[in-house]
Amino acid sequence: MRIDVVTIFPEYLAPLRAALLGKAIEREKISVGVHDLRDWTHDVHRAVDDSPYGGGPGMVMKPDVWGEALDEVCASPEAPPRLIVPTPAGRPFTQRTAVRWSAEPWLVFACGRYEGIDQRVVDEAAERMPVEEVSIGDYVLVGGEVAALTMVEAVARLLPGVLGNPASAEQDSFSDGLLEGPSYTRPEVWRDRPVPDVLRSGNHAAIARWRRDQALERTYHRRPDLLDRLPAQDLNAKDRAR
Ligand SMILES: Nc1cc(-c2ccc3ccn(Cc4ccc(CN5CCCCC5)cc4)c3c2)n[nH]1
Repeated sequence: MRIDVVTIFPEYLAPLRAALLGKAIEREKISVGVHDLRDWTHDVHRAVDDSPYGGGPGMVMKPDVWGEALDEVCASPEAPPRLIVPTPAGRPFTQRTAVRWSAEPWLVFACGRYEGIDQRVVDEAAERMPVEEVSIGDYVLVGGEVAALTMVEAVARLLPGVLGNPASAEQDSFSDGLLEGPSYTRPEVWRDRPVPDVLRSGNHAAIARWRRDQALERTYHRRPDLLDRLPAQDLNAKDRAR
């Protein structure tokens, strides 16, 4: 997979080169390009923003600079990339989105700052490539870079050879529609707190049942909305009786 990121703060994307992701890049499982939007300015001030038409707080990012940047970064004789634009006003980014994007050969992230990017950039790009405006949560960040880092990590960990043990990606929370329950490791007793007996019983059926119960209970208390979404048959008779 090829990933490009356009930003006025390239240094914000440095974490992509670290740890697991850094290894995957070294092993050429993923290629990552980070581009400074200001490289496509032509004025002495390297301006990337201007006042909003119609008034309102803050500044908006200029369409001409973004247009030239995306023309170059997204240029390809073959299929164009999928352009991803983080924004508070986007469709929610979920694990389903990550799974869908993990099948893409090429993603380009357009990271805005200020109050966002002139809408014509998205509208014009959509004429020649798939474009998605996405939100990573109902809170307002200062720019798109942290959102891009978040989404790149969620997608990259699903790619073969990137994650240490691929199995855990299948057992992700949300993959069965529930939050995952608690996890434990040695020591057996820590500050007078023992590991739940069932986990040391060797009874795999009982362990699986206990883990499902813990997941249901945690989901019920923390994310009841996820329970509404679960297909009824997934909540077996005992669960439904809870
Ligand atoms: N999930 C998520 C993604 C982002 C995100 C992504 C990309 C950019 C580019 C700039 N910003 C900052 C910004 C954008 C918009 C406003 C205006 N808006 C007015 C109404 C109320 C909400 C805010 C203020 C600041 C960004 C923020 N935040 N959260």
